[in-house]
Amino acid sequence: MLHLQARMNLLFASGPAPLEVAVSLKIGSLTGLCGPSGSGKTTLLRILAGLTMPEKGIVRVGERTWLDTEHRINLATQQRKVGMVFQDAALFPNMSVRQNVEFAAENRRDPIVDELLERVGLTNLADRKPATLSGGQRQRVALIRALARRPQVLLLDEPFSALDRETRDQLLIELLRLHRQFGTTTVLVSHHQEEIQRVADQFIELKEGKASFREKKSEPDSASRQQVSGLITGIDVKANRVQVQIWLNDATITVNRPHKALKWQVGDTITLDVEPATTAENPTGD
Ligand SMILES: Nc1ncnc2c1ncn2[C@@H]1O[C@H](COP(=O)(O)OP(=O)(O)OP(=O)(O)O)[C@@H](O)[C@H]1O
Repeated sequence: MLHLQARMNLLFASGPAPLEVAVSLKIGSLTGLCGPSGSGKTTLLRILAGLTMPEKGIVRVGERTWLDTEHRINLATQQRKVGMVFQDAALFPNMSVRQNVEFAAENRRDPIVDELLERVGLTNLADRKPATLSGGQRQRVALIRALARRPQVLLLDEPFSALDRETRDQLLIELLRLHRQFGTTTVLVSHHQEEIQRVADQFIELKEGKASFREKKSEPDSASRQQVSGLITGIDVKANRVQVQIWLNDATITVNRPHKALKWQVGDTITLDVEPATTAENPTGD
């Protein structure tokens, strides 16, 4: 488990009040961190990363203690196995995409660099400078740069909020895949509640420094029809098939009979009614 306890006096818009949090997150889980602006979300990530020191606190990841104020333990950020991504990708502008990722890796020849570039489809852009990339491509670089350190904990502070809806959807799917492949314990701050609802296992909700924790609502009864959201990743007009990447479990399904949906395009988000023991039925675009 990742245990986090913190107490720190903050100056909220409404006046001074303590940030008080005590949560335990499963290793390998993805936690959505939500709450209104100024409720303490960034401060909490900074405490986990070792960038802000609480008055009292414990951060324990598995067997390792990163912070224990009572016992005067406080590992520096570089000693914590943590990767961070912010809203602004903050890439080194004078370095290429590859160099940005190499810089974070243990050494330039680390095979993880090529692997990560490949996984997010950036191999062809590896020699480009950040200024020549789109916003979504820059955030992909920031994400794989954070993973190049092989972090145990991945902290994401509204990493996709400046992007358009379609790009956000795609990047959330890529994030979910990378989070699972690398087995990171991930905390994702987002203002887009319905989006993190799709990918998070659990939620921390902050309001003026007070944290409440809730598990994801259980899935609808598997014996009944349920709605799933997905992203169209491929359309084969000749074969009459549409490939849809499903949010909930990162699966890809094939929808036959797409004749009702010729207006669909790759990148569209759709909602499907799915029944047990069938692949997909009654597609309804949204
Ligand atoms: N070191 C500090 N000492 C005292 N108050 C602080 C400190 N750092 C931040 N604050 C205050 O704590 C409150 C929470 O800030 P924080 O940036 O954590 O909120 P947030 O939820 O991330 O906000 P946003 O969604 O707007 O980014 C703010 O009112 C901020 O001014």
